Amino acid sequence: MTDKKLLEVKNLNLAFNPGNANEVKAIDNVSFDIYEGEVFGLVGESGSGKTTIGRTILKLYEPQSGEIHFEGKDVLKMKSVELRSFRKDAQMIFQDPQASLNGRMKVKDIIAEGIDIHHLAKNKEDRDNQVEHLLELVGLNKDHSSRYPYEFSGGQRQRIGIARALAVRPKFIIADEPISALDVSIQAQVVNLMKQLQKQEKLTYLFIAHDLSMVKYISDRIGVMHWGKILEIGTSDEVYGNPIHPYTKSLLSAIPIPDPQEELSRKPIEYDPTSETDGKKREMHEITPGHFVFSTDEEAAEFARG
Ligand SMILES: Nc1ncnc2c1ncn2[C@@H]1O[C@H](COP(=O)(O)OP(=O)(O)OP(=O)(O)O)[C@@H](O)[C@H]1O
Repeated sequence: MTDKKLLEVKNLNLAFNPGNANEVKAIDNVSFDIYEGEVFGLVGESGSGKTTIGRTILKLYEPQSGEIHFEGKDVLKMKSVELRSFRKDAQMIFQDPQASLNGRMKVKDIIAEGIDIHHLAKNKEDRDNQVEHLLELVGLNKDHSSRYPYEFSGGQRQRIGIARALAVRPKFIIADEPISALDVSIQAQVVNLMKQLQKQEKLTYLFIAHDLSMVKYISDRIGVMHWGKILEIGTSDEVYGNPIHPYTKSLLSAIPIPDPQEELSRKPIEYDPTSETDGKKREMHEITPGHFVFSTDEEAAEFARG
């Protein structure tokens, strides 16, 4: 991880159906940065706004306000050439490899889609070689290239999805719950592969998850989301070892402990969301170096006292 910011998100706001009775504030004044070479984990329960943030960063949704900068460039103002280059540099890996791979295409054509769009192969032979290399990179066999997605297991399909994302040599990958549709037994394999590729290919990740144990393992820093807001940001060790916001504490207390004896004495902490609805002015306060919590001035002083 370097000290160069690859992605900067500032005061981002996005509501679905704005002004209507069914308005949903999916992103509520969210700010965070991701450093080059970093894995930033975004956690929170279903509906907290994680996917919407990912899709907004990739310019698939238009926010009502806020800024997104990638390598210093304003993503929301990008057009034609710049946007094309951004769409190559920033890739997405989806939750459900079954749904995100076109079942009627051969694996080699799925993986090479981006290579074709961005004209990254000199000729057919070069294209085939690149696909073979990518298959090897994700732990699949080059003989797999002429097969169809249905011939693979869930874990293998996700490896194909990873190869497809890597094919255009991106700098940044948004992985949206990449393992939650997989069998528990193979989740760790896919996370290990992603971690290994991140280091080897010098990638930066936004890793979206609700599985807190995996996100801890892969992330350098973590943002905790609830109701469209980021409530806590810190290093993975800090957020897990020293959670400050009551929501984070509650979320962590819900993780089952593998040791049956300890699991018996685990006490889930119930979260009281009043602090999110009392109308008091809150912002991110740095409680200890690099550890930020969404709080009022008074709450921040209280948190700092410990
Ligand atoms: N296209 C849409 N139109 C209207 N509301 C939407 C749309 N997409 C998401 N929402 C709403 O926005 C909120 C945030 O959803 P989002 O999918 O970003 O959450 P999430 O944290 O990624 O959840 P999950 O883990 O279930 O994917 C939810 O209340 C959701 O119902």
